Amino acid sequence: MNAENYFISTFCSSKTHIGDDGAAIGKWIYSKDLFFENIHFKRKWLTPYQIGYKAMIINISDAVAMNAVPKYALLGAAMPKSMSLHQMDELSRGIRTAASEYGIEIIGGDTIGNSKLDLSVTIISHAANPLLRRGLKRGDIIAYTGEIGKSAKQLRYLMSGGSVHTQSRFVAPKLRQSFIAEARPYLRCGMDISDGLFSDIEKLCRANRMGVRFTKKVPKKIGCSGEEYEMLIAFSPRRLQTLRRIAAQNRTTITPVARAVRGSYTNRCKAHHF
Ligand SMILES: Nc1ncnc2c1ncn2[C@@H]1O[C@H](COP(=O)(O)OP(=O)(O)OP(=O)(O)O)[C@@H](O)[C@H]1O
Ligand SMILES: Cc1ncc(C[n+]2csc(CCOP(=O)(O)O)c2C)c(N)n1
Ligand SMILES: [Mg+2]
Repeated sequence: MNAENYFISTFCSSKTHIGDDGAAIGKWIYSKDLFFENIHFKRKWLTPYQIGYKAMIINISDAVAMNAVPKYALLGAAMPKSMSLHQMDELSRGIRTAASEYGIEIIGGDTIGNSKLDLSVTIISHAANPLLRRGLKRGDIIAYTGEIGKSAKQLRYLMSGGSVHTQSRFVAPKLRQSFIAEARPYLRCGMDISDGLFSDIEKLCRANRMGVRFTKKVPKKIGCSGEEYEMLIAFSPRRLQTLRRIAAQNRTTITPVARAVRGSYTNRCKAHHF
């Protein structure tokens, strides 16, 4: 077990709510993600507006991944004392733009001065029919939505001193809210792809105590690309055509990569955090 999973496991008990993209308590889902300077972004890569916007989108992603409608957000902001009021305005505008795109009200938070710009967001969302990580059955198809691999490519450009377009995946991820809402009845389980396709397939496998047999060769550059915020989904093979149609109606695609089998799966990508 890696250090991240070890730490998380210390909070798990027999009746744990931990293990999904968010915790489902009744019809409400609670989720949190951190967006920290020098871990998730460099300040020279993104404008304050883009930092605020992306911090919200990566958080909303966990709600969308559970087929939940985000309603409220609590915002933790640690900001360098050197930030001007104009930069704060821009950071706030990015946060507010993403919040209003998804109908979210910011209901509170906390603000401190710090050496870095770090944001922590709690999203409270509502789910009538949540999509969980558990529910996988033997023989199910495991697939991802859209295209993956771009985020890591754009990160490489940025790391080597280049710049990326304002609409690029790394700057402004696109979520699959309408697809998931329509596809939910045909899905067995799902989650968003934040760590990378292979790493998140491993999380899905662990949640279900199962393994996978790959049916498509996925290059490491694509399979290990993090911060894609596409969806990883699993479904019965007889649902493939229906799901392809729903995907097309929602301007995306589905790429099957594996089948669920007995056993376990461990990915070989470099870990992001520990
Ligand atoms: N510090 C922590 N304390 C308690 N629970 C945690 C902590 N860190 C993570 N978790 C929980 O562990 C589970 C697995 O987390 P995981 O990182 O896979 O979720 P995620 O938020 O979707 O991932 P990502 O950080 O890549 O977006 C989730 O239910 C999450 O809420
Ligand atoms: C400065 C800098 N260095 C590295 C990366 C790459 N990166 C950081 S965290 C992560 C996985 C998802 O994070 P989380 O587990 O928090 O969802 C990835 C791919 C970056 N974005 N910025
Ligand atoms: Mg997630």
